[in-house]
Amino acid sequence: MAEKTIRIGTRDSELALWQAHTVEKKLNDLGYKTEIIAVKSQGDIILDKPLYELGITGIFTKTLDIAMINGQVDIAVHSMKDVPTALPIGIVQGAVLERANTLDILVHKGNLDFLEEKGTIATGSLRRQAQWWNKYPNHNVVDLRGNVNTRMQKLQENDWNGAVFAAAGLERINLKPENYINLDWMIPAPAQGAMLVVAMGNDDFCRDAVAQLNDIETEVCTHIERQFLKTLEGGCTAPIGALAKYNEIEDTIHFNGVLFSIDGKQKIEVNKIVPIEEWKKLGYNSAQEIFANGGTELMSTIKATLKK
Ligand SMILES: NCc1[nH]cc(CCC(=O)O)c1CC(=O)O
Repeated sequence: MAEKTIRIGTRDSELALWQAHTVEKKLNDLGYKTEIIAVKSQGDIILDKPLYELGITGIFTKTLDIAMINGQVDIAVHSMKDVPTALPIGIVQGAVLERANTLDILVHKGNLDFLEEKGTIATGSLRRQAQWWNKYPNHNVVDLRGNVNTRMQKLQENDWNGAVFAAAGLERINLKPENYINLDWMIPAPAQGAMLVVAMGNDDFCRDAVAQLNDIETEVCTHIERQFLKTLEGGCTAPIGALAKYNEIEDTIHFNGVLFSIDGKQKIEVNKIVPIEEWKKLGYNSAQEIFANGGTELMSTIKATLKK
């Protein structure tokens, strides 16, 4: 059926490789030949145009964007929540895979008494930090970066009560321990738990191939969440959470979106149920509601704080 080998670009973390292999297997099952190309760092990649002209942003996705534009890989697999809402020129959304667990979890050490007292938890995410402080105002939050393996390792080595992870990431690589709790009150990052396959807009062969992996329900829900993010953000990284869920019985979308101040004290939230026909503008309209309820001011405070 397919002569051409589809070169699948991925980062080289365990989670990224797991995700790339999942896409590879689905393509193989459809009869396509594939090859995985894992990229480590940006390297000495020569492009004849400056990055900003191509609209390339996003620390996690930049290297793969360049590899694809340079023709070294045909498609790339990403955790969708790491992908900037505006894709670089020439690159298109090829498929959104069926979503896994959307929740954040707290992996803890020892018992949970610290929740009622004064604990120290670790996260590198502004969104998680703000929501933690909103719920536990007198807790310490310390910075924690790196891929999930590194973060889990650092949690074991340090004297913290726990650290926040996306359940999906730990479940995919079998790293979810027994001592965790679901943070069902925490609103996840837009597109958390979803995988995105991107391709070149002019590559019909690969676009046709990956289109068969698309899950329409996940595509619609993540579109809503990312439209909400894009409308609010305008190029800065604010504590924003969003989750859209489709209700099959009612044929409705339940959308929950939130913007926090950095310190977590201020919270502006949208929570609504709309008929499915209204999905296309739901993210945008919800962001406008946030703006109207103090979000415009809060966003400019956040931008000013993050610039310092
Ligand atoms: N920011 C890193 C990142 N990007 C995607 C995942 C996990 C998979 C997902 O959320 O889809 C993670 C790890 C985490 O947030 O703990």
